[in-house]
Amino acid sequence: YLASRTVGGPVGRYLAYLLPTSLAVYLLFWSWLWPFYISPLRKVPTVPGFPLWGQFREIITQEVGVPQREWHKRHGPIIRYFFPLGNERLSIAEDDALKHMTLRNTYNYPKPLRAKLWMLRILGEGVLLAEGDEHVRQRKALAPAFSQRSIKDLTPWFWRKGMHLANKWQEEFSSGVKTSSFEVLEWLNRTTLDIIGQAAFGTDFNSLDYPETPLRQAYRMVFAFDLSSRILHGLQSFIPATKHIPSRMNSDMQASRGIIVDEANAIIESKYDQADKQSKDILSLIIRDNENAQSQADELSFETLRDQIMTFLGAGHDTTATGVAWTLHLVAKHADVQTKLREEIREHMPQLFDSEARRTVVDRSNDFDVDRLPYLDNVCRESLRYIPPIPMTVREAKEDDYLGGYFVPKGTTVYVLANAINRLPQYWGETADEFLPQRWDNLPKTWTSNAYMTFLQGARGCIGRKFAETEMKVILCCLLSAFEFAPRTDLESPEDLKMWRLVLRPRDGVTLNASLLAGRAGW
Ligand code: HEM
Repeated sequence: YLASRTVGGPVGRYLAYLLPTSLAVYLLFWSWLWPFYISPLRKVPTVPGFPLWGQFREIITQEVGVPQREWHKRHGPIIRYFFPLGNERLSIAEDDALKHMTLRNTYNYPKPLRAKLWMLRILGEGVLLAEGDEHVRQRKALAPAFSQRSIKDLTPWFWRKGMHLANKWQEEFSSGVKTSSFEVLEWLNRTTLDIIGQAAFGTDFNSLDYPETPLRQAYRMVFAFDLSSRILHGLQSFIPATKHIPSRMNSDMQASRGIIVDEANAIIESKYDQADKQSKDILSLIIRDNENAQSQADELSFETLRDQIMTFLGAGHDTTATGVAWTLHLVAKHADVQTKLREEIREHMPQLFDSEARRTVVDRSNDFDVDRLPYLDNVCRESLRYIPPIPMTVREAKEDDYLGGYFVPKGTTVYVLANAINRLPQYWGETADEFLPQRWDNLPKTWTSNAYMTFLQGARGCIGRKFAETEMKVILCCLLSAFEFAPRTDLESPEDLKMWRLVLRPRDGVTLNASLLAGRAGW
């Protein structure tokens, strides 16, 4: 109609037929012919639906990974589904295919550019976003700093900051108050920010004492959840130019990046100038390694070091804080687990429960080994399985390949969804959807290490895994030896308010009632 009115004459009439016909052919091709008769992926078990709009509505309206969890149960461990206009997506949960992606052919599956662009601004181009040979080189240079030995040396910082948090909460009870309510996630974010500052860079951000410190403000802005931020973030994955739209979210991101970059620059400059070469923090180790590098190719440049700091700041504090917050929520909900865990802590570290001895714990932290507490290990692993802080990762095939016997052409978008895989009955049995720490003592025969994707696996798996596991355990020991936690039954459960922005966190945080353990009031 428009064509015939605006152009007029026979050309207009011709266009009036041509345009709708082309549109109909285009839609028919992408929503029916291509996906069902031509696509090389057509043999992959496919979620029923119409590819023109695909399963997009389920994906954006439900918790990340949950629709795919249900589809895997119904259609098998490798599935195809659609984003609008017939855009194909694969989700992989099959053991051998996961091994192939994470171990045998890792570098054929880089992160897609659209996923990287968002992260680059805040996380820098460090080891998380490097690909191929550059990734191999960076990972090799960083590995010694994350060894068991190095983490042991850093553990006193975990105790120091964990105890500081417990003491700050303790202050709330000074005037005879028996029970206090805490939004624990924000407190934990500050604790883990301070830990990464000290353990990784030898720098005290001191956000526990100064909540408004600019660095913490920067991360608060980055992870804002208001509707317009969420829409703009979503848009930027597909249309990067939207980052220039004048909006509060874009200016907040710009300001946050400025603060994070300035902080990272200041840290490196002070470290390079420092005469003390004995520091055991991660950055000092890397700088010393750099100075001893055999060749220039093995050295990390100033820019790479700065981006590495941005990566560790971003990847290394929010994730662990969210993991501890979910664990506190789960033990508050399962009082039997909380009691059993506290008793184990008491048995191995009675000093934590004694007012006098507790004061000296930080100085004697080498005497404590949290890895000797098997139930604590079970609780942490189960919590991280049940609610993985990083619920998914996305990749794009660089070259043609095969996954689980299916041909996967170059350019295919492939998801590994921890929040789906971690709860599949094919690996975990019928209790996959229950929080059961004891399952780790008796895993079913169907279990494989790839059934636990919380830290991913292989060469791209989390380099900070041991760091995070130890940090979580120490913080839990500090808190559970001082407080008893109970859910706030007057508030909506945080599990019903999960939101995803890189990390799967509760929209309103985790608010819990905390009571001082009997006999604690005299501290
Ligand atoms: C509970 C806490 C944590 C969880 C659940 C977690 C999870 C993950 C996951 C799933 C990945 C892979 C992401 C991807 O490739 O898409 C990853 C990578 C990474 N994580 Fe963690 N992480 C945690 C804590 C930490 C900590 C404390 C640090 C640093 C001190 C850290 C540093 C990194 C780095 C540098 C990478 C990139 C590794 C690479 O690509 O070679 N993470 N993490």
